[in-house]
Amino acid sequence: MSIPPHPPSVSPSLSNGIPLSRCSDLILISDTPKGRGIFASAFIPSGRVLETCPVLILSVEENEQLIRHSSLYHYTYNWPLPLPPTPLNSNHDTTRKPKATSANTQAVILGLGSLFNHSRNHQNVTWTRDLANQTVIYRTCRDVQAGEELCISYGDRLTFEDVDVDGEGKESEEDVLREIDL
Ligand SMILES: C[S@@+](CC[C@H](N)C(=O)[O-])C[C@H]1O[C@@H](n2cnc3c(N)ncnc32)[C@H](O)[C@@H]1O
Repeated sequence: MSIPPHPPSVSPSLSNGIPLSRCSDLILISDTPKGRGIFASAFIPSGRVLETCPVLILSVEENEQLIRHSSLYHYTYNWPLPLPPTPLNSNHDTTRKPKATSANTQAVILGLGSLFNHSRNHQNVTWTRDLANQTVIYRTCRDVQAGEELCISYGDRLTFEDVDVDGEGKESEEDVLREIDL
């Protein structure tokens, strides 16, 4: 049997791949007052990408009928519903961003994105949705020292008692659809 002189050719689909990134200076701490949390194991400068997270977009129906009644409910973000196929937007052009509409569904954030806890006053991480690539990108919004927890802001409508603010601003879980939205 002859050995091929070159490795197998690379799949052409790789050129359409979505670059992923994870900062290596992150550690998971399991027993914080907020449950598990992500902390900096070294100094991380402002603007550093912490992770690019693929998302799992839920249908409105499965969110209402299933996810809303499960633990996953606490790990979802608002996500704009994609436009229904029309002659104008059904050409599968992935470079075109779906337009945000007033209708939202929820998306489960995969990877570390789901593990950033909330801090109202000490937020050091911001995030942006990439609708076309169906990812969320997390970045530091200020310099972070080794040992600091990395936190985003979930906004004002929380479904849990914020351990940082002694219950200030807490609303009933039944009254509020959980909304992580800036
Ligand atoms: C997206 S998860 C974050 C990861 C979570 N700590 C874990 O162990 O999986 C959101 C949950 O974390 C907890 N949490 C996040 N921020 C908090 C805070 N400031 N105070 C109290 N609990 C918080 C709440 O239980 C909330 O429902």
